[in-house]
Amino acid sequence: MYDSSTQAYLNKGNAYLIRSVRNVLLFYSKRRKYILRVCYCLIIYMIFNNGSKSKARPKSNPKTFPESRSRSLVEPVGGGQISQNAQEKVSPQESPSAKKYKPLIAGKAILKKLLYKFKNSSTVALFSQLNLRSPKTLHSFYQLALQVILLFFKAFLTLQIATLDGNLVSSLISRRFKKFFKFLLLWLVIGIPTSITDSLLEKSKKLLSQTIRVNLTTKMLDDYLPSNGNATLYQLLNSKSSAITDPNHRITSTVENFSNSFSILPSQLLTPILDILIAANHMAKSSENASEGALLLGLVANVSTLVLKFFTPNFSTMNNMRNTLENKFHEFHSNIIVNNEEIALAKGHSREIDLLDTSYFEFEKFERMTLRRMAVYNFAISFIFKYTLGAFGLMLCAVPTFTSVYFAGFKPSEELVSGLSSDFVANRSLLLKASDSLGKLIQSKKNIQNMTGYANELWEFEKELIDINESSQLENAINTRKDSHGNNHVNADSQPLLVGPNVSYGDEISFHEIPLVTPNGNVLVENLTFSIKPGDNLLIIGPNGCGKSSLFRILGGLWEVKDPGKLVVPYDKKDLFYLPQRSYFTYGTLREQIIYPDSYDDYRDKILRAKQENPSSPVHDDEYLIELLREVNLDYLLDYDSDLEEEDDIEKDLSRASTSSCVFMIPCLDRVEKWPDILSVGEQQRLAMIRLYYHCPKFAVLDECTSSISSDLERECYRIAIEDLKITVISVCHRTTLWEFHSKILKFKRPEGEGMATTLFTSFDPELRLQRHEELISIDNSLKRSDELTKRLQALKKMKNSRSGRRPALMYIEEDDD
Ligand SMILES: Nc1ncnc2c1ncn2[C@@H]1O[C@H](COP(=O)(O)OP(=O)(O)OP(=O)(O)O)[C@@H](O)[C@H]1O
Repeated sequence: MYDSSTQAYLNKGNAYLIRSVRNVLLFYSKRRKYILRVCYCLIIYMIFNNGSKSKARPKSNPKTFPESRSRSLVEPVGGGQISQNAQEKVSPQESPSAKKYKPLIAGKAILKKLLYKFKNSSTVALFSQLNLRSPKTLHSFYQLALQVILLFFKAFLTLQIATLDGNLVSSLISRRFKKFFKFLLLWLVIGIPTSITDSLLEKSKKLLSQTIRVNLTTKMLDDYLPSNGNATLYQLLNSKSSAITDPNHRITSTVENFSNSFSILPSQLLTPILDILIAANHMAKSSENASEGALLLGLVANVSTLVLKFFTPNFSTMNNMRNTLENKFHEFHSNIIVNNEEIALAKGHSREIDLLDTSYFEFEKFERMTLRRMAVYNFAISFIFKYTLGAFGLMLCAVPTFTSVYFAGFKPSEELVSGLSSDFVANRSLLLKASDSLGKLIQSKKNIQNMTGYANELWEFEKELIDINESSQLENAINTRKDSHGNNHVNADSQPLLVGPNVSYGDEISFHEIPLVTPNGNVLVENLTFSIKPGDNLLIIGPNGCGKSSLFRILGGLWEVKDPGKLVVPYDKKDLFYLPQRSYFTYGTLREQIIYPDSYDDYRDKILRAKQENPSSPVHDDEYLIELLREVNLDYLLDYDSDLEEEDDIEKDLSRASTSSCVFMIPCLDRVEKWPDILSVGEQQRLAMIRLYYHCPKFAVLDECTSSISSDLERECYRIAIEDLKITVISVCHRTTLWEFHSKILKFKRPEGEGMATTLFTSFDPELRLQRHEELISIDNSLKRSDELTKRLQALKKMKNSRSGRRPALMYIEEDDD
């Protein structure tokens, strides 16, 4: 058929093929154990990888995906080079040795890429923020290590129990009762460490979750409300670029979910892997070719996971969607709780219930859809892994039994039967466990996706906090070096009021060409210039929305001082106090409301220090607070029903307090209430004024903070602050009765309609201004009256002309009657 040269070529080819196959078989038989193990691992990896639809993504703001954002914090460790290497293609001119090692280089690149991805994952970035040497973090590592050890021990015990199961059945079949009871006793004994391991595992999971949660929460709270007084939270919520609208949810629920997901991860991954490897290994030992059978089972399982993919929902998207809907529902509820009085007075219940119903309906609809999808998914998981693969596994276990019986000529000895049944039972229980574990392994992917989603959310939040705090600290470092004269100004006892490249310190408040710009970029005032020294009380007036309060936002460090502006402020943050129209009160004692933001310990330390420094001078203690309450007619808030029944007792107590060298706390200031709920707006404003008196700063910003106090008391409040306590005030107030306290004025003027406002800063003579003001009002009234009179005159003239036939006198009488 072929010519001789073709025949020779074919023979040579066949020989080469046969030699190759023989070499491969030889190699396989020599390294069978290792090859099989590698194949098992590959199959487990493939099965695990097939179990999901897509990768987890961050919930919001795709630009904040940690892979790009975490670079500044987590060192890439030559990341740029690594990714370059990973994508590098081997050039066609490469050397033969390079060609030989091509798969090795490619594998190395993939490994490096995976390592890089791992290093830059949000979970690692999140953990890198924790102090690794702190006892709390070390405790987490110990818990993790303990869990891994326990998991290995549990796997060992599982194997022992399966073998024992087989032995029990075999001794039963061969009717060896002594052996049976011995195995039964062993079974009971082995139950003790197994139960202890199970309970320890559960405990270590919970402890791990708890320690991670405590670590993360502490770190986030420290960044959220930093002790240096930076307005991080305000900047976070008001920044245009920030995607964080739900910090409360992230600090509470997301941290908890992340901790729970992370703590169960070792057992979710390790248990099924160990179960599968143990089953395969045991089968390989019990029968010659069972290992290849187990490999075949793995391949079948791999195909099954591909089928399962069809039924698998996208867990990360589902999770993100659930969070969004849940947040929306929470937000509506919080809003109603905060504004409950306004809603009740406006009878807005039906409108609110509409909003709540809609958001809850959306959430409920989504939950129902999730339940449907999960039901299908759970059915697929259970049927494919537990039953289909279970049946396949049983078949595999049965093969050695049938073949052995066949080779024994269908007359197996009792010993053979008991041995076969022992192996069958052990293999069967291990295989059933392994096929169940395969399902769990697939499901663990869901947990990993959820965990990655939570980690992304948390890292996005943490990164935002770090960015804000870092920029503030940077400015802090620049600014504490110089004051307005260029001298160093660092005071260990006090914290700076403000920091920034355009801020310097002095004994005044001075704005120099500062533009007022909202975080949205709207320019309210192009340049604002004014300066006040102690004693120059400044009155600020202007139409609504022109930027009066925005000026205070700059002064409070909430908005930055834009170029080319220069701001001079007192260095110490205690030198400026801000009182808004509605002050902040919390649940707590009356004393705590007055001394806020000082804590009880700060208050006590201040008194002790003052008494030590100058024992004869009066101190700002409870006695002083009660006196202040009396000054603004709020002493009825004192709790006379506490330990001291009568007012006389309080007097006695006060005298004791003044002579005592120790800090004496008067119980009537210990009244605990929900103060914002029980105080009227006017009462709140009076209490806030007491807060100002207690802190007694050099400068105070009073932003319509007395608008609800009666006129007489309002004047008294101002008098105490300015005349008695010598506080320099910058006030926004609309009542002319307060003008007398001011010596400077800053007037905001805005052209008709929208547009930027201009400002005028001058000295202020309240008497002259009031005189002019009254004159202006009277002229205005006269002008209005004159307009009315002119109109009336015209009307009368008109009537006179139309009724010209009548007698004049009568006409006017008729007109009056009309
Ligand atoms: N956080 C913010 N983000 C964006 N714009 C803001 C912010 N705060 C205030 N604004 C805007 O800045 C403008 C000035 O507000 P501001 O509170 O300074 O007015 P105001 O002069 O104090 O008014 P009023 O007399 O009514 O208190 C307003 O148009 C307001 O909408």
